[in-house]
Amino acid sequence: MSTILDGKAVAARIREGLKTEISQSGSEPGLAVVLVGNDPASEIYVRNKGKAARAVGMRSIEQRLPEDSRTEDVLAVVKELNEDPAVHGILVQLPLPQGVDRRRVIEAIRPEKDVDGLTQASQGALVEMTPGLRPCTPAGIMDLLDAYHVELAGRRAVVVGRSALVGLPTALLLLSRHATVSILHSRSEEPWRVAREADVLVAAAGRPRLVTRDWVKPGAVVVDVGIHRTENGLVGDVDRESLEGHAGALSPVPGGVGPMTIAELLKNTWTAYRGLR
Ligand SMILES: Nc1nc(=O)c2c([nH]1)NC[C@@H]1CN(c3ccc(C(=O)N[C@@H](CCC(=O)O)C(=O)O)cc3)C=[N+]21
Repeated sequence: MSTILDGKAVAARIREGLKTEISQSGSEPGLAVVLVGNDPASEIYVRNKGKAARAVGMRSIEQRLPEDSRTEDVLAVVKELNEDPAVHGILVQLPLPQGVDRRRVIEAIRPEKDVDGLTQASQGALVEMTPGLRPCTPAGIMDLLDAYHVELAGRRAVVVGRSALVGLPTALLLLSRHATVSILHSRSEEPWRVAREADVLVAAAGRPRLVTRDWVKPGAVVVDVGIHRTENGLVGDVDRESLEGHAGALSPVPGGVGPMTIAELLKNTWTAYRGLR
């Protein structure tokens, strides 16, 4: 049997801890989520983030803009939130509609409030390993591995996917923990040859069921970051049926990395509130 990396349970523990700390401090950190347009998946995520924030004693501020907003309209909202002392964290939900310049919008967020860890200042801090807010999904992957005491130093980690949002920062965090890290991507030839070397394999390619049994060394720890809606429900980037009993440990979809991402967003907001990083 493969161990299930139960992100839902680990995330619940993190949220419990935050709730206690926040209530004991008598403070009210504020998380602002900016949603531009009406992508139905984004609607659900934004609602869940607001709920999660309130459940730990944070104030949730939701700013909605129409689908046909211009970059300047979104920038104006971000600037207002930058100046608002009740707002400690700002998240601009991605993807943004066509016609809104994502890079300009993200760069407008004050790094001290960049709870998504997506500004160039935050990315630079990650590369330099200086204090800064780390991207939520990569941070969640690390906390999930730590919760199960997965050894990283000296071991071989392989990340499938090189996105600025997930793959690349995850590789950097693994590297900072002294893993030997490889990154696979859409142009990699015979990627399974490299993947099969992994003690820890992170699937963040954005391709349903890409990672099959022949990609995985027996006993390896496999983290599935993918989330795809199909007729048969949610599937990840991992073909979990073929890995069951073969992988040493496996994160489920749903109930794995997704809930960890939200827990890390709350952790980052609490860190931003306290102003120490
Ligand atoms: N600026 C920005 N930051 C993000 O962090 C960000 C974003 N934009 N855009 C979209 C992606 C996606 N994302 C998820 C967060 C939680 C779950 C999650 O909680 N999933 C649950 C429920 C799944 C379900 O039922 O839909 C689970 O996996 O168990 C999933 C996906 C954050 N994202």
